[in-house]
Amino acid sequence: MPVSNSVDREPGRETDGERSGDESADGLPINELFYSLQGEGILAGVPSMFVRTSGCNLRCWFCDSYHTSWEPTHAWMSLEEIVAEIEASDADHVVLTGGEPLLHEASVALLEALDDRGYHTTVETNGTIYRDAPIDLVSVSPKLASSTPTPERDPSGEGEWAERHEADRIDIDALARLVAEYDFQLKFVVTDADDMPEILELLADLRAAADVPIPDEDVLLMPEGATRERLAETRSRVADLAMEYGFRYTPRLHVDLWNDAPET
Ligand SMILES: C[S@@+](CC[C@H](N)C(=O)[O-])C[C@H]1O[C@@H](n2cnc3c(N)ncnc32)[C@H](O)[C@@H]1O
Ligand SMILES: Nc1nc2[nH]cc(C(=O)O)c2c(=O)[nH]1
Ligand code: SF4
Ligand SMILES: [Mg+2]
Repeated sequence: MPVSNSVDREPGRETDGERSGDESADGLPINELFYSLQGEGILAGVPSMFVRTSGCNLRCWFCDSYHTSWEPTHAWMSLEEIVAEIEASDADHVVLTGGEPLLHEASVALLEALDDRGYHTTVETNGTIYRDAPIDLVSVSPKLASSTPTPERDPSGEGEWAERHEADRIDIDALARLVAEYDFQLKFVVTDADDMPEILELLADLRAAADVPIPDEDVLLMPEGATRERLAETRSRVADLAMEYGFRYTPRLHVDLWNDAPET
């Protein structure tokens, strides 16, 4: 079973998605901190500590971390406290996620502290923000048009976020820098075949903008679904699309194992 600490879930200072410069340099708003198996991507199955920061600059309608984006809740933890929790675990791998972890300037100092201690670091990011940090694998999940919280899909309002989400979800320069500077995987959330033309177009734009090759094997299709029930609807058609287009398929191992339980 995953273990967790006792981060309290009282709402704290809210992060509304503005890139932060004024936050405490040595602390982060932490939504959850837990030990689990990496559920997604090329390191799926690797025991890892997950550090989930709160606050996001996007609002995907399907976000499986609602309490970091739509309704952010967190406790502020110092970097020392975060590192101590990680060192108390057996993990060699740390996954920094969110919300959008690269919103926070202090994520860089945390990654430096982890690198100094020999941890392998993965950063899960929506790819709209570049930061210079010791990242062993940047796991970039660019957001497609199908993620936009239209009035019909908005989980908490009437589409108030749709315009901002649509304007901010793709930043080719940030994506190009991320893939040029770090070992990367591009992990697209796919619902159905309608997502594929946009993926191909984005890859063409990114290949033109980036200084490095982007092999198809570093492009992963991940089925949209925060629950076992929803994945049962999406996973086989996404697997078929991966075979048809020659991209890699990634499961959502943690959803298979623990459904939508927190801290997994
Ligand atoms: C909660 S996000 C946090 C990191 C960053 N904000 C991002 O979106 O990449 C972590 C991962 O979960 C994926 N994700 C979120 N909700 C999902 C859903 N309902 N189905 C499949 N993947 C989902 C994201 O695309 C991303 O790869
Ligand atoms: N087990 C597990 N693996 C994951 N890989 C990426 C995750 C994320 O939320 O970023 C995640 C997560 O939430 N749980
Ligand atoms: S970018 Fe990531 S954290 Fe933000 S709303 Fe989308 S899935 Fe959730
Ligand atoms: Mg997750």
